[in-house]
Amino acid sequence: MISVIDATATIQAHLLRLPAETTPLEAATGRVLREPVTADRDFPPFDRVTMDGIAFRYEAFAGGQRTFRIEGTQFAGQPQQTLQQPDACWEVMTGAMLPVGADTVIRYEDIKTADGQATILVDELTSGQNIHRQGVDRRAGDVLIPAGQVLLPAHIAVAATVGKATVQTTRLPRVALISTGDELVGVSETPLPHQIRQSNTWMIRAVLAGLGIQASLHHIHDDRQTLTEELGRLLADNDLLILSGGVSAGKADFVPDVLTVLGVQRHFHQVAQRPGKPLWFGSTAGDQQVVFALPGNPVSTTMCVYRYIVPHLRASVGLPAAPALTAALARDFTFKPALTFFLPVRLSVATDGQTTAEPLPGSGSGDFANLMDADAFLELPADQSYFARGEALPVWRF
Ligand SMILES: Nc1nc2c(c(=O)[nH]1)N[C@H]1C(S)=C(S)[C@@H](COP(=O)(O)OP(=O)(O)OC[C@H]3O[C@@H](n4cnc5c(N)ncnc54)[C@H](O)[C@@H]3O)O[C@H]1N2
Ligand code: MOO
Ligand SMILES: [Mg+2]
Repeated sequence: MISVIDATATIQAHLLRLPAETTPLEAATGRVLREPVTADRDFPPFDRVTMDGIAFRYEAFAGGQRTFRIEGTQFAGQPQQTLQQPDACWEVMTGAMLPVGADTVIRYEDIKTADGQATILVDELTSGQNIHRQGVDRRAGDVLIPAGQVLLPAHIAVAATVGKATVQTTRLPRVALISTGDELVGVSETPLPHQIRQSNTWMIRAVLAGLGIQASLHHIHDDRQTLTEELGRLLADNDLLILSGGVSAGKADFVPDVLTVLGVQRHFHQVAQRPGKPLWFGSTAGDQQVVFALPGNPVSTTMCVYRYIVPHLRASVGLPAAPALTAALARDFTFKPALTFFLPVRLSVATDGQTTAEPLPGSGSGDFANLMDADAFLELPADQSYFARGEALPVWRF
């Protein structure tokens, strides 16, 4: 049996090997970029007018001129026009190119126009005002988005503006979620008295959906032969298998043996934690496939998913680790066994800004209804039994 800290390190040493793939821009939000995106042109690509009004030479204004003949109108989307006479002006629209020869823009609110002429009504203006100069934001050839960046909406806009209809991103893992157990029936079925509906794989699917990962759902009966065949098939088609159930000491708990027979190397079985002690973790040669076999009790499954699988997936796809958070216990708590204890809690933020955690112990690792009242769990270290009110402890949010 290994510690939670060693289990974490072992898991992080066996990340998934995910290649880059071509991703349409519309599917790239939240994905991790695997190529640098560079500027094909300056940002902005031309001296861009930022106010609807007129463009003229500042020098004319500085010399006392207030009324300018209008030579024409430069709209956005039109090729660049040229100021013909040094004492004239062009009407210009936001987003248009600044006409050649003009260097200053004044908005309509500060002029009046009549008989083909514009008269400036203000006494002060700044040379070059209301122009977004070519290249002030970024230069052609600059790396705009480095490889490794998680693509947020602002990055999507920049990729679009440089003409990247597709980008190279880390491929998302192919994940199979597998419940095992003869007592389990599907969500649409009516269980007999000795049966229950599968719920674990639904929970895991919901967690992975939050990471943008779609997983397939499977169920296998407690039969060594069937397990071997089905798991063999699923291993061939997936990067990650997440099993629930069948990993403890029972006479139908075949999962660890079957995985070993299938060539999945066990990295550990059993972690000094509650719940979730029978957790099993392994991978095939070169980590081509990684397998988590989670204890079937639903609270164990949930804690193991948040504590181990989500960080493993984030690191595998290149997402930054979630920030390490702590919360202060709202009241004293005792847990004696020499195991790390994952305690469901409800968080609240006090007026002083501190996060406090109200323990919701529930009735054990089968009580998944209790988790509906919780929004996180605290990690109580194995080498301590008594935890005082106010003590800050690591917290994992659901
Ligand atoms: N002699 C021992 N017995 C047990 C030990 C032990 O160390 N020695 N460990 C206990 C602990 S801790 C846990 S956790 C469970 C783990 O059991 P398994 O992983 O073998 O899971 P199962 O036996 O298949 O099922 C346990 C429990 O969970 C329910 N379950 C399973 N899958 C699902 C699912 N997809 N959705 C909803 N519920 C599920 C299942 O019906 C059982 O009630 O072992 C203890 N025993
Ligand atoms: O880990 Mo078991 O989950 O303690 O019931
Ligand atoms: Mg069992």
